[in-house]
Amino acid sequence: MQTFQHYLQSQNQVAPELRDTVRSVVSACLNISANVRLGALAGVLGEAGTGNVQGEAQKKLDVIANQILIDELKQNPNVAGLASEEEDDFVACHEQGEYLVLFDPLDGSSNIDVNISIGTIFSVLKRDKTVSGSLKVEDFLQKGAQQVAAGYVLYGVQTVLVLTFKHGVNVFTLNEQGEWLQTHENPKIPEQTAEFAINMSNQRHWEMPVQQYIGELLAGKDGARGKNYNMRWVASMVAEVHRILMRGGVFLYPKDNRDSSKAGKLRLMYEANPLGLIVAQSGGKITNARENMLEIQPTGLHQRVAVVLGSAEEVERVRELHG
Ligand SMILES: O=P(O)(O)OC[C@H]1O[C@](O)(COP(=O)(O)O)[C@@H](O)[C@@H]1O
Ligand SMILES: [Mg+2]
Ligand SMILES: [Mg+2]
Repeated sequence: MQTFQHYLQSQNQVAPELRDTVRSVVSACLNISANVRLGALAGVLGEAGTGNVQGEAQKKLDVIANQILIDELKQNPNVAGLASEEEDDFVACHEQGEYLVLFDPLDGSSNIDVNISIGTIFSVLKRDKTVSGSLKVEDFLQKGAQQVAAGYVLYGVQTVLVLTFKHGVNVFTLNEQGEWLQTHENPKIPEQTAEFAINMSNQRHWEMPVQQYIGELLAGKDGARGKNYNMRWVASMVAEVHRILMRGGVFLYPKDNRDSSKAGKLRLMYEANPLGLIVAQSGGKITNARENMLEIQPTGLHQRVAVVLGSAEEVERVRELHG
């Protein structure tokens, strides 16, 4: 089996500086993984007692993972700047650096203390060198389609690294020696599925098209779709995406009418775009229910979006119902 190190070395079509940037992200994730594994033994569980820019309570591991990534990336001269779900503003790093790294240091925070899969999600953008001057937030506001690399590390039953340089998707599994070995090459999300993921407790808040869609699935064999569907909800988007990558499915976190100022719960730059690139590179689809997610022009670092992703046939049906 090929190691991640060998895989990176063999990617001649990818700029060495980009490969080195991704190497730093993965190295930080190995360190995060060591903390995740030890949990209570390392005293890393529980609340941090602080909140992030989006008003969410931070767990100790949210803060630790964020700091590990920042410390590692700041050492890499190829990194011009970074942005994190847990930081109010972007952090400028090296003036000569060519790459911008955006991340959700720990996705699935509500699962940290109960030993359910969580992950780190990352996105890499190329800095537009034609724009002179110091780093600005606008440098980060690029469409998902402009990402040059994206991926995640899932701290699950196995620890896996899933990565794309936009030439398909590769999956590496962490062994006992701390090495990543390639275990899947170009997994493909099946076009059809009979499995959906949505937080059903929000049903009363959904808009009509989502009510109708989930109604069709719940009607099973007797309804418009003519087949029975099963449901899963891990509450870690990264774990849901990995399940969908491995066996298909559809995931929704729709806009709802709890807070009309929010377009959704999930973050475009740290969650939807990087996971969207993985999904698109493996034959699946991702939308905010109306537009292709990867074609949305971002307007803010912490922008939220509705998310529908996974097996093409289901994502298309949701889009159709939204008119
Ligand atoms: O608690 P809910 O409403 O089911 O939301 C779960 C969703 O929130 C998230 O945990 C948000 O991510 P963070 O944990 O990074 O804030 C997603 O991973 C997940 O899909
Ligand atoms: Mg998250
Ligand atoms: Mg998070």
